[in-house]
Amino acid sequence: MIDKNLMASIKEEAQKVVLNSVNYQSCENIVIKEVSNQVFYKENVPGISIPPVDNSSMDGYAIIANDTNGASINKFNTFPISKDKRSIAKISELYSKVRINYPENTNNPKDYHVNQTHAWRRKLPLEEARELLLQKVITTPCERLSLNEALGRTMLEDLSIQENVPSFDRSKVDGYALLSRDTENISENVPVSLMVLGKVAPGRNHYFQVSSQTTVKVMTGAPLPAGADAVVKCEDVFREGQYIKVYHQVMKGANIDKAGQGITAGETAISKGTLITPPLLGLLAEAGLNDIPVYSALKVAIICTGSELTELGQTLDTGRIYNSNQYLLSALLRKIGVEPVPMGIVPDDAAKIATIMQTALEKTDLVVTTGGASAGDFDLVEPAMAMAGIEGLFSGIDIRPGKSFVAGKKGGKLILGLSGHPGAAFTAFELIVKPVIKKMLGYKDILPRQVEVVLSGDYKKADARRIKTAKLSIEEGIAKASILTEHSILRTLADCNLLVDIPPGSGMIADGEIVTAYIVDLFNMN
Ligand SMILES: Nc1nc2c(c(=O)[nH]1)N[C@H]1C(S)=C(S)[C@@H](COP(=O)(O)OP(=O)(O)OC[C@H]3O[C@@H](n4cnc5c(N)ncnc54)[C@H](O)[C@@H]3O)O[C@H]1N2
Ligand code: MOO
Repeated sequence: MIDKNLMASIKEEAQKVVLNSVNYQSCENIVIKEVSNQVFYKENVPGISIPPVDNSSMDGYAIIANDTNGASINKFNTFPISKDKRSIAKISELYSKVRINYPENTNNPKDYHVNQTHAWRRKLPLEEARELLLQKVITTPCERLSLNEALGRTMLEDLSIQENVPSFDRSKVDGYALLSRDTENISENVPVSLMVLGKVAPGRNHYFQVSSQTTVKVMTGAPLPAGADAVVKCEDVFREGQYIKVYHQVMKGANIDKAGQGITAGETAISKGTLITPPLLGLLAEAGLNDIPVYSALKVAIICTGSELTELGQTLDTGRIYNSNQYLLSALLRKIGVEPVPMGIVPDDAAKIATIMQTALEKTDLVVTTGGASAGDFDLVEPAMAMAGIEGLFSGIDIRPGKSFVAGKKGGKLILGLSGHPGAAFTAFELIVKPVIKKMLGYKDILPRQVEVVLSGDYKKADARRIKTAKLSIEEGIAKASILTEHSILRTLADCNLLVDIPPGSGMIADGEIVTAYIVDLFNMN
């Protein structure tokens, strides 16, 4: 029997929802066998007017909640369903676990789901799915790039440098080069007097030999004169004509950059798989290198599937939405040094999706799709892959959001089908797509950076593994994660710098308990 309280809460949620837009004429019968408390949500994007329909967060059937009064596993209520399943499934839906009695001749575009002709693996644990894909990755070919072009690439091999950097001992300050032992046992009252032999500016090659009781004036960056083993700052001495007085002991090596201090000749300066960052480019230039061997750049195709999608700049018709995933994913790719190749919007049509997948496979190194990865009648990424001759690897992973994830492979290239839901697409991108790309780019560290943090506030576990967007903050030296409330997923993502991994279960995780999380490195680490 369905729990009475559950039923009551479903009804309450249902009353908040506008279901009037559903057309109940010309109907077949469906039978409710089971209901769950899946509810509607509305997504509001600031500054954009939303068409006057509620979005469904599930593939299913829009119904009037009151009609389920008294329904139970053993006592079914029958429901009319419009012949236009598309409008019903896509406009709004309340209960996810409805069983349908399709008449024999129903033209169901998702028949392949019923027949289950393929043997794809379903619902893999996130880690297993990721590992499976990482095993299939082929790293891209290499190239030599000038330092100006190498930012964001990764080193193809260990780079050892044959010269010391710097190649000579040099002064770190403006001052006087001396012999440190001349300054032993001196004090404020008993200074040592040293004769100034001359001065050396940076880049000049004057030859001076410093011996006991003598000194040479040196500027910051100047080569250390022979014999000297320390430099005293000019403001710490008293100059009298050709002599200086030193009042405090100067330790051997003081204020000197030793030859090889940056890079010692023969040392591996940068190891294979290191990301080339601005400071490393500086270091390579300091060592006199013009170009370096790096992994090639990657092109990643983005195919956004969904007949409800509209390009920016076009008018939004009722029930349609702008293709925000395209912009979200392009930016996420650019952020990790990948060239996004937008393939545009493709309607929910398996043949069209298959054709564009084939083009994308020819033009790029990796193909990412969004939408159509779930269980709905118009979720056609799996059949499109089959039509395009793509070998199916698995479909579905054990995290929410992000469970709708379809993976395939053709000709050594991967096709990763993400959910259309921006939050789910983001989560899957961070936890799976990014590591795959990092492996293709030759990165040493490819997995999301895992941390243990203290949870701020209580959190009720759910029956599925949840990946929650959160904000990391340091309070009195303790790393704390506050789970962000999802009133609009893209608004939430804008504040997110952490994904918290909540295992499935029934109890609570209490405020102050330790949770596992992954760092999200957007531009908002503060
Ligand atoms: N009966 C069930 N229905 C659904 C389930 C379920 O378990 N049973 N899971 C829900 C979950 S969770 C998710 S996530 C979605 C995944 O659906 P798909 O991957 O097939 O994606 P779509 O249905 O095409 O789109 C989902 C959602 O996202 C919007 N969307 C799609 N593309 C874009 C885009 N390019 N930019 C912005 N927004 C986009 C789309 O309009 C939908 O609202 O399935 C649930 N259903
Ligand atoms: O939000 Mo859904 O698959 O991505 O759980």
